[in-house]
Amino acid sequence: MNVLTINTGSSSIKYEVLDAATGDPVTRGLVEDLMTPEAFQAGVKSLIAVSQQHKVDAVGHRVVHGGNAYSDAVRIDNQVIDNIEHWSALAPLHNPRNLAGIRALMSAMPDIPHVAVFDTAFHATLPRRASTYAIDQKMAVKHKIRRYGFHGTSHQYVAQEAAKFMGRPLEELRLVSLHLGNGASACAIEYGRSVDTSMGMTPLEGLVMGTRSGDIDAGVLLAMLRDEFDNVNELDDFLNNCSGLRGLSGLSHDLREIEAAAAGGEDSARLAITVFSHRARKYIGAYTAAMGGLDAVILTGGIGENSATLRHRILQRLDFFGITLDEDLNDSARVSHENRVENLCLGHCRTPALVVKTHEEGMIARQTEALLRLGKPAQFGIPIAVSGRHVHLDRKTFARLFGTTAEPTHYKDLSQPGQYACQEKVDLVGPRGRIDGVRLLGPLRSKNQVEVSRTDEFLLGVDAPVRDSGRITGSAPIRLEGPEGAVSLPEGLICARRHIHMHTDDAERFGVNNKDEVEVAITGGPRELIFGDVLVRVSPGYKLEMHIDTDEANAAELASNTSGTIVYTDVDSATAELRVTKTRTGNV
Ligand SMILES: Nc1ncnc2c1ncn2[C@@H]1O[C@H](COP(=O)(O)OP(=O)(O)O)[C@@H](O)[C@H]1O
Ligand SMILES: CC(=O)OP(=O)(O)O
Ligand SMILES: [Mg+2]
Repeated sequence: MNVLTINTGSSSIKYEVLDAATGDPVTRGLVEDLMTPEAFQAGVKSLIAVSQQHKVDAVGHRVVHGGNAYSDAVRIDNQVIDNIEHWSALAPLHNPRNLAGIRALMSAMPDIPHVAVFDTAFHATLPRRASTYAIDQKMAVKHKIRRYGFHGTSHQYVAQEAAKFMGRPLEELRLVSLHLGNGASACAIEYGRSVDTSMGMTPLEGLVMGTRSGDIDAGVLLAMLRDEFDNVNELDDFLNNCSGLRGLSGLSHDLREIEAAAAGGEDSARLAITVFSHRARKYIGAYTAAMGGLDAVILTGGIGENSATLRHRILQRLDFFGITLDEDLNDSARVSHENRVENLCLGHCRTPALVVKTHEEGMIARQTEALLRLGKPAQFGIPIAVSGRHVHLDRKTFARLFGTTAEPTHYKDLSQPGQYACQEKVDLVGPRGRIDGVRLLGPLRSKNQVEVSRTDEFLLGVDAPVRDSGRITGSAPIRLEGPEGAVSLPEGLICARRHIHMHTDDAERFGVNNKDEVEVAITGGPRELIFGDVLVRVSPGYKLEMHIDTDEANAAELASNTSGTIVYTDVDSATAELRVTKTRTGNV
């Protein structure tokens, strides 16, 4: 499949046609210096011309702000377009251009699929301490004010390349990645996950950029609104278009011109360079402290990849972090599509500083192809289903509890295909107490199985083992009472082991097998938690879903459910992510 990818940044359009199966480029190009609307329109036109010269099966579009609507790649339809538009005010240099590109290419190529890949997706794993601003949280919720983070596709790609270069698993590394282009951001990547990043609710926060201020005292904005500007649009233009390298130098947003002016003795150009580098250095220190260590620093983006002067200013005198910059290696480093990584430190250096040529286009093509092939995004969270206490019965026991002519009555479908909750309920009676009104799940099975939580066991006065569904030999006894009779089961009471139902396609995407044990991290919610010992159950008849009981859900503050029915909760504020870190039990 040939995928055309379009990466519209704030100063350029980078495009490629790639064979997604091999990753080989068919063609690639760069349209630079697109700061004016006219130049941008001309850029889009030239892109359409390129697309007509090659066989293109799908288009992958970079979209900068996905807000909280999308944390994964998505096929573009009218609703997606509306959402991208909705977030445009928060990414004014990007989303409107991303949309213009989408509209132009969709009308030029209406018969092939178009996919959006969001800069925000990789940062969906930010812990709350990093994503939360210190303001009234009611206000934060009302206005969706939080750190979203951007350049995620680039940070993720360069982290993967750095790990490959170092010959170490990404899951063992603490990395600081500096994407220094016309937009610039830092990212703390701890064991493969983004745990902090310098861009915030918008791509305006953090490092000094071509035309954006980055970090600034919010009090300055208040003062300027009071004393200088008549309305918020003027302030918006000032911070997004007239600040950063352009504002500092008074010359240009383009580092090449600033470096030339600084070499010619221009003081404002020198100031722009020192403020830029000082800010970037500070973030290396901050993120090293936040992660409690550092295994490598990565520089990427137009500036990181090309400017030895800025790299020197950012990385010099960091020996106390184990980074000893080798000036010759720094001066001679050249990265390209053929030679993607260069080490700026000598081999024995404890913490390498790596220049990595970013490849957002390749990542976008991969995610586009995966979405279209598998029908779902390549990276995604796992929906969590919270199971309340319930019973499964065999036909004989059902007849004794509900009468010989009774049949289970359908109440509502459950999410696993073919499974349903019934109208019928039974009472559980233990040596210490009883729990009334526990729902029957259908269809009837060959064995009785009663699933309760640890809290329920205390109530009943029983000690049930944690078991996989179906393994009831030697489990605890329990008495069941129904409207037509009672049955004392000698065994069948279990505390269900947490597990994930996966369709075979999901297992392929996650790289796991039936009966593997994995960890699932629940992040982004009010009580983050990692569940270990999670059993993977794979079948073509399953739908992706993790099942936990009410005690476990409460521990992670997911949903409160004590009603005795099954409640299925799609985690929204929290995101569940699979971490395949446990020893595999193998496919037995
Ligand atoms: N050889 C070079 N030396 C110094 N800076 C460079 C060089 N090549 C590109 N740059 C800088 O890289 C920046 C653009 O980065 P890039 O990642 O292409 O931007 P975008 O954010 O539009 O994707 C500009 O500031 C440009 O001056
Ligand atoms: C998010 C952002 O600033 O992107 P770019 O650097 O491509 O302008
Ligand atoms: Mg860019």
